[in-house]
Amino acid sequence: MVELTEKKSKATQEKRQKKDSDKKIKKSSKHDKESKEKDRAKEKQDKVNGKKRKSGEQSSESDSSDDEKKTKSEKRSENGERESKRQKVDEESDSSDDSNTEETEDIGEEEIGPIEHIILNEGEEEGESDEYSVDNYGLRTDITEGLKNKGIKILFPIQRAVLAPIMEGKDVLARARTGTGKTLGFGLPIIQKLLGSSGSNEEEKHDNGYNRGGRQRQQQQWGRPPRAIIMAPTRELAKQVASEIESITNKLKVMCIYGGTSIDQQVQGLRSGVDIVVGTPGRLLDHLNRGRLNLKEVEFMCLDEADQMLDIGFKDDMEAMLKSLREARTGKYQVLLFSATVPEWVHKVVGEFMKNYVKIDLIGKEKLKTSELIKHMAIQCSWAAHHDIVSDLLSVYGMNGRAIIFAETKVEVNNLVAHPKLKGNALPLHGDITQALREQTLTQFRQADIRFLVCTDVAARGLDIPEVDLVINSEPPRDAETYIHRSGRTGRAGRSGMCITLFTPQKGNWLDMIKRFCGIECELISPPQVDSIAVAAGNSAAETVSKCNKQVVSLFSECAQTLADSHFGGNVLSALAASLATISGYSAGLKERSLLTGSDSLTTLVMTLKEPARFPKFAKSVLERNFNALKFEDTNNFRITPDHSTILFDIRSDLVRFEESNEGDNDNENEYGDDNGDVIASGQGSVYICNKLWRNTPTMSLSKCTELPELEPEQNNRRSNGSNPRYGFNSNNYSFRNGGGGGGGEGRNGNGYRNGNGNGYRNGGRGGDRNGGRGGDRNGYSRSNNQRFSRH
Ligand SMILES: Nc1ncnc2c1ncn2[C@@H]1O[C@H](COP(=O)(O)OP(=O)(O)OP(=O)(O)O)[C@@H](O)[C@H]1O
Repeated sequence: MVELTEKKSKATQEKRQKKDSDKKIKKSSKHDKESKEKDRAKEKQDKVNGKKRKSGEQSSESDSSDDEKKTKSEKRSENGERESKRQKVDEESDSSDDSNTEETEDIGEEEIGPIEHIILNEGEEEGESDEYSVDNYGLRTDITEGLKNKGIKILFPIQRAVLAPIMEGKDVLARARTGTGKTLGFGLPIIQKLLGSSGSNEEEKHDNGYNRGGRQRQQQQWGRPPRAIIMAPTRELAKQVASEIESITNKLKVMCIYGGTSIDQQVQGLRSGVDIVVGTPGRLLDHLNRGRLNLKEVEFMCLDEADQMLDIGFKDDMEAMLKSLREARTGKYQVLLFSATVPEWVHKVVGEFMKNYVKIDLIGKEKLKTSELIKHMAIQCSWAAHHDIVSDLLSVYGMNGRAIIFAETKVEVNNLVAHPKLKGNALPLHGDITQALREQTLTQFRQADIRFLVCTDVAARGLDIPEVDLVINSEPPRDAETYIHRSGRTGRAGRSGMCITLFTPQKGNWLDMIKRFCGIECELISPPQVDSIAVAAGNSAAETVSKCNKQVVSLFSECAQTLADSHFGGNVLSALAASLATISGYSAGLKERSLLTGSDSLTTLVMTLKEPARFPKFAKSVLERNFNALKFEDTNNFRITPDHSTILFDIRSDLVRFEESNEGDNDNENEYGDDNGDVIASGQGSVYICNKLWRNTPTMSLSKCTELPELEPEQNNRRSNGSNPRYGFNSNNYSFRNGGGGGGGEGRNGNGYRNGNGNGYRNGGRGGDRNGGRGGDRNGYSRSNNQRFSRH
């Protein structure tokens, strides 16, 4: 029976391997056919590569001494180059595909992939389960049991792709989308190789030599040095990786080492002997420098979030670690680099860490760089309104699940958490928070004791909380890679998710850059409107009410009847609705909100024209002609659709009212809206501005805007606005001008209202003030990583 199972397992394994190699062959033959020219170019390139590889090998041999020779200024200039490259990321994105290929060939490594990507919807999962079953890859049975206990029945594509090369002893650079199981991608082969032996328990019984008995004896040894080092950029991630590995096996001692916790305990742990050390670079180096971390037995050096680990903030630590490893370790070791983002500069620096590595890229030239399971949305709003909009988004979209809100600075995180509607439901996570509190916060969030986590980029990478179904960026992140990681906190392991990014008009180009680089479709939506907020708030209040102890209900019945009789004309339903509104905190009513900027107390109207208008401000002139009582500053933010047939604008909510009748419909083509026209029924309802009825004509109609149509980019509007400085919005009355408030210039300059004069971008530097000295102008974002990490 056992024999049969073994045979079957071997046969399946062989079948799999054959299939995998067939795929490779197919791919390469397809590749060959597709482009003879490319082959010729490749031949040429190979010749060059031959030379390059030679020189690469030479330089690699003298790596450490070369590094020592490098002056600080040289390193800085390298870093500077990298930064300026990032600034040009949108240019790069257009050409990244081609240059990627060049890069691959330049380095001269063996390349696998991109292989097909499998989206795990239920049907597929069942269908694939036999083929990709964890039993089919020669993993030890205790490992496959561990996986099954976790509910993992099949291996994900990245896990299948990296298993063989790592088992064969190769160095690997792997890229796969967020939430696709990279941790077990490197975790499984490490565990398998450290435990030794493969196949069934039966095989293990007979394998009492090196693989089993030898290893196991060694595994128990007191004071044994680690055989695998896994490094991650944050403490939270290090802990998560350690526990993911521990969840698969209890035969290896896994130790997590990071700052902010007692060093003595860690020293004790290292002394007693470990197999796998997972940690953050700073504390690991500390132990290394004090001689407490022995690298002489290390077989695996793995960098999770490799691009961040090789970036300026950590690179020196990585180099120091690798140098120590080279010095301490006489035998062979493998370097494994994993991330969802591997920018081009990474390919240039990995040569220092490993050579002849296998690159496994599950994204490859595919346009979409984020997880496929995320729906991306964006909301344009004023800076002044963005806190309210975040809280309303959480009410409308985040009520049933968990959400992570990313802010750029710690101050901004604290401000958001203090928002009245988030209080009690949200906790902050950033670098100024003590480690103990950080861990407590994450535990509470994982257990759903709190539903919203507001954080800096300290939580952007790696964090795996599958139930998160909404990510909100309170403003667009500084680079596309950060967007990929932030959005990747949702849509994980086959679940779908949503990522909503708020942006002020002057950061629209950042968002465009992100969209281009990540290859995402990003739907522009309007801020949640009063009716949807009310529905969401009502549902949430109803859920609270539904939990009321039924025994107390009768005690309140009389009171409820009295309430209905005395204030709602005996209508119990109205009384109940009023109670829900009160519980939700909306008893005083809900403020109207601009669909264009999210600013309170503004209503967005839409003017539809038969003949296209030249400029959006055409609507303003029409209004001025028809409503003498309307002041210049009462309307604002004129935007036009690409076909110029529709103009949207904001008007003070207290000056406009809507009635259900169609009194305002007028079929007199020659009138814009005086009181002489005949009434026609259009079903649009009537609009009153400054208490005067607007009359629709067959050529022009006005109504309340309920959904944003596609709009011409604001720059065009700005240009047309700018043609007449008079149109600059200059009012003290509303949130536009006062929007930036204590924060500084952004509210005033940022919304584009004064930008008619071209001030918006020129004053970008002032916008920076609100960020607590983040950098003042856009150059503040040409990050030095030291700055970047300290902001966490
Ligand atoms: N084969 C599998 N089947 C089902 N679930 C899996 C499988 N492999 C991993 N998972 C689960 O998928 C989730 C995401 O895995 P993981 O955190 O390793 O993703 P990742 O690719 O490292 O993401 P990120 O790039 O964000 O760090 C985890 O909850 C993990 O337990």
